[in-house]
Order: sequence, then C-alpha cells, then structure tokens
Amino acid sequence: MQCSTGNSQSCGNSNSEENIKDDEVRYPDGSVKLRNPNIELMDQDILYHLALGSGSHDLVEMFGDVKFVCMGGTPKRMENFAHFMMKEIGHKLPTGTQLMDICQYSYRYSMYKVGPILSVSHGMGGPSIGILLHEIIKLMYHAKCKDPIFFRIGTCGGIGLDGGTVVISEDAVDGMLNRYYQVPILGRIVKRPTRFDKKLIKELKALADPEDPYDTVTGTTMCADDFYEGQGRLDGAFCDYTETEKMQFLESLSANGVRNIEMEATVFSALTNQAGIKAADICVTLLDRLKGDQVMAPKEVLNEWQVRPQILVGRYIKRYLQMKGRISLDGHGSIAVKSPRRFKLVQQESQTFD
Ligand SMILES: O=P(O)(O)O[C@@H]1C[C@H](O)[C@@H](CO)O1
Ligand SMILES: O=c1cc[nH]c(=O)[nH]1
Repeated sequence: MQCSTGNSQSCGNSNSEENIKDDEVRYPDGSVKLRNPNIELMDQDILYHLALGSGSHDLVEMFGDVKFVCMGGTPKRMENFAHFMMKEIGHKLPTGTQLMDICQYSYRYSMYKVGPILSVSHGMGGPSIGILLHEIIKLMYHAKCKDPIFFRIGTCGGIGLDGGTVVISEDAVDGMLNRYYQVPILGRIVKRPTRFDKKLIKELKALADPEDPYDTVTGTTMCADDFYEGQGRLDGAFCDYTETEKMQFLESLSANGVRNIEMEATVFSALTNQAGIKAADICVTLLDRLKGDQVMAPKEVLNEWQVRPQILVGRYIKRYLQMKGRISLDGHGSIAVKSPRRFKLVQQESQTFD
C-alpha cells in the first residue's frame, strides 16, 4: 500500500482542490460563505436532521456567537462535554433554565450550546458525520458565525499505543491509505483531499501538560468504514483472513505512520477543509490493536479515558477565550492555568488566536 499525496492530480479529479481561496469561503467580516450558490436562492433551508431551519428559527440570534463546534459519536459524551465546558468557562444559564438538547426532536443528533461552544453528537461512521457536517456548515452560514473552529473528540484503536493515549490526527487516510475522502456524486467518484489545520495541531499538542498521567501524541489516523473487518479485527461475524495477515496489515499501517484507527477522520477533515474551516480530530485509544481486538477495559476506565480529549480541547477553548478577554484569567473549574508562561510560548511560537 502507498500513501497517495492527496493533491488534485493524484486524486484524479477536478473537485479536489489544493488551495481554497479565502474569498470563496469567507465574507470580509469572517462569516462563513457557502460554496453552493443554490442555498441563497432558496426561500428557506430546512436543516432536517437538526430539526432546525432558516425559515422556522432565528439562527443568527440562536447561534450567531458560536466559535467552537465540538463533535463526538455519542449523545451522552456531548452532553457531558457541554456540562464540563460550562464549568470550565464559568458559563451561567439564566435562572430556572437547564441545558437542553436543541435537536431533541430530530431524533438523530443531540446538540447543546454553552456560550460560544456547540457540542453535537455525530453517530458512527462517515455517512453519519457527513450529513451532520453539511447541516452544521450550513448552520454556520445561516447564523453568520465568524471563523468557527471544529473539533472531533472521539475514541479509536491505537497502533502500538497503550489504551488511554490521546492522539491528535496530523493526517487522515482511508482503508487503502489514500489521503482523500471518496464519494460517488452523480455517478462519478469525487475525491476530496483530507487536511487538518497544522497550526491548530501544533497548538493542541503544546497544550498537553507534561504532568498529564497519559501520553498525547500526533500521527496519521486511518479512517475505516467498519469497526470489524474494515479495521482488520478477527472477532467480527465474518473473517476471511488469518491472524498473520491481520498483523502484517497493522504493521504496514504502523510503518506508514498510522497511529490510530477510527471511523470519521477522512470525512471530517475533507468536508471542513472544503469549507475552509479549521479543524482537529482528537481521539483517545481504547486499546492497542497490536495486542488485541476486543475493548476489554472496564466501563469506569473507558469513561475516564473518554474525558481526555475533552480536557485538551477544553484547555484550548478556555485559553482562547482568556486571550480574547472573554473569560477571566484566573479561570474557573478544574483546568487551572498551570503554566501561563508555557501558554505564552505556545502563542509566540504559533502566533495563534487571531
Ligand atoms: O467518537 P466515537 O467514539 O463515536 O468514534 C469511534 C469511531 C466509531 O464511530 C465508533 C466505533 O466504536 O467509535
Ligand atoms: O478500535 C476502535 C476503537 C474505537 N473506535 C474504533 O473505530 N476502533
């Protein structure tokens, strides 16, 4: 297997774009521009799977202040993340109100809003996150959100990494190690390059605390279309390969820089890249796939591990808001500003938080 370069030639399709121009995806004030001329000609746009619409809801009023869109597979994780962020940024709900699932009547996805943070579940696999991304990107457009940043906070299988390790994706490849997301459109295969924001990756990595009782690493993420055979497991309902073949495959992934396997990275990186939206995928490993297939860690351990990507993203968001003067520097909740000097260095190094 070879990693393709992911440029328009190797993708072999005119829809793969190397450089997306700013004015194609942003209005001068930074608000999201859609690369679909049909939408602005429509009387209203029904965001069917979110149970929201541009005709039925005042989307600017409801979502205009959103800066961070955080997504992960399960409704419970995203509800917990919303509560966690509420404490972190000291967000107070109006008296007598509580956090509500904004999309409860979609019966598809769950969505919570905490100030400038949206916390949304995406279900399992490419098609599910793909539909969500279309509608969330359109939501950003209708709400006139400015330069939003997207995070996926997920789980994965590690390649040569212990359970509980946090992996920040540098690249996303499919099960053939192609650096593109391939989708049939009007009877043609369209290949969209997968690309994460390098600066964002660097900033996140720098926010890993040496005192964290787990490792935070970066590397290539393989995105599979299946949990079992698609990830070379021996324990699916079917298996037509040997353990030796499985191990050869996993070793070849490792040799190609793949550090984890999950099921959304290609779609997530390709569609955010297509929309000109900065994005990062941060997952915790639930096991080392070089040592087994079954997820055996006890529920309490898995629950603790799942929080680790949230802590990293929480640090990023909190520090962003602190730098923007939107929350106080002495901070709230459990993510203390342990090392302001280090944060300053991160900023100087990457000239971020613009
Ligand atoms: O974000 P989550 O934990 O849902 O992502 C991974 C990839 C699949 O959707 C799922 C498989 O168990 O977990
Ligand atoms: O092995 C794993 C664990 C979580 N999610 C995956 O897709 N694979």
